Amino acid sequence: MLKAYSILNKILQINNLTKKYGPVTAVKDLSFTIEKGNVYGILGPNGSGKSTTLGVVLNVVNKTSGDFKWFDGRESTHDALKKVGAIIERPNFYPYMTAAQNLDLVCKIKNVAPDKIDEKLELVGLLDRKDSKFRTFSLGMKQRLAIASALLNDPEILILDEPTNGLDPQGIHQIREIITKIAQDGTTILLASHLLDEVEKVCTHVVIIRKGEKLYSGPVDQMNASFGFFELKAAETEKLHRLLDEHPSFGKITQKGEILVAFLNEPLEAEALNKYLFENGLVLSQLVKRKESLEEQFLQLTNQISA
Ligand SMILES: Nc1ncnc2c1ncn2[C@@H]1O[C@H](COP(=O)(O)OP(=O)(O)OP(=O)(O)O)[C@@H](O)[C@H]1O
Repeated sequence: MLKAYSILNKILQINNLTKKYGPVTAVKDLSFTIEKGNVYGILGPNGSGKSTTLGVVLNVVNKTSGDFKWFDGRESTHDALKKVGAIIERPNFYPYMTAAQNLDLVCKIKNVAPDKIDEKLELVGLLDRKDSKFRTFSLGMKQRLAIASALLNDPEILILDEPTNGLDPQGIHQIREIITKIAQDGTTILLASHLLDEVEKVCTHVVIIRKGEKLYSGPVDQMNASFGFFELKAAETEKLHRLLDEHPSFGKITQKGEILVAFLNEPLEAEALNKYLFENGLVLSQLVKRKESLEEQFLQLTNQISA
């Protein structure tokens, strides 16, 4: 029973996917799974292989090796993709047709009933502009219309490549709110972004890639699972170093001038550390407890495999 449930929950599985463009390896041995109901972010700097990964699973880019399976392989990729809504390019509609006319045309092309047009326009905040011509829309409105269009057939999953690229702060905010609303309605979402802040605000899960390789995948809130570090100074630096080495809560210890930076493996309060050092005959002249911001952790992660 449990197994059947977990199979039904698998929307996409990517296994050891590699894509090479001649000498360039855009995606390298990438594996991750997308489960129903979550919002996934593929996060990585420009050129890290995000668009290529989306292109492969949407059958517009040929993979070099590895494989991917939609809906646990219950149907062909061609059929499975009918249940996927995707926007991977700049939205393009007929400029002299209205929003509603453009969506009506999409319904005809996709062979879906046009009865959801108003509902989807409402969802993206464009119902009152349904009779305006596409050419009069701002970039943000065009992007919102593209989202409405991708949702016309109520897909199981919505895929977006850099959904807020080029938008002003208000446009960015609107798109993020819409994505959150769509997710709350139960649609699974996969988006590619180079913005940590975007992934943090919108996603429940993240796959961080750099140069096509996965560096981290898991819940966004666990990305921030670092226990922090202490910056410490004492007259007897060597003794301080030794006592920290002997304490079970510390991992890496580095020295910055006269200050020792000691990274925690587990939670430890400043008071407890101060007491431990004092009881061992060491008096601190400086004690600061800090935690890397998510941004610092992300930068550390993406710099980790340089060159
Ligand atoms: N059609 C192509 N031909 C040759 N190389 C390509 C092609 N498409 C992508 N690449 C290369 O593959 C690598 C990954 O590119 P990709 O566009 O997938 O990254 P990305 O993370 O989506 O970046 P961006 O956000 O800048 O689009 C880059 O080095 C890029 O130059």
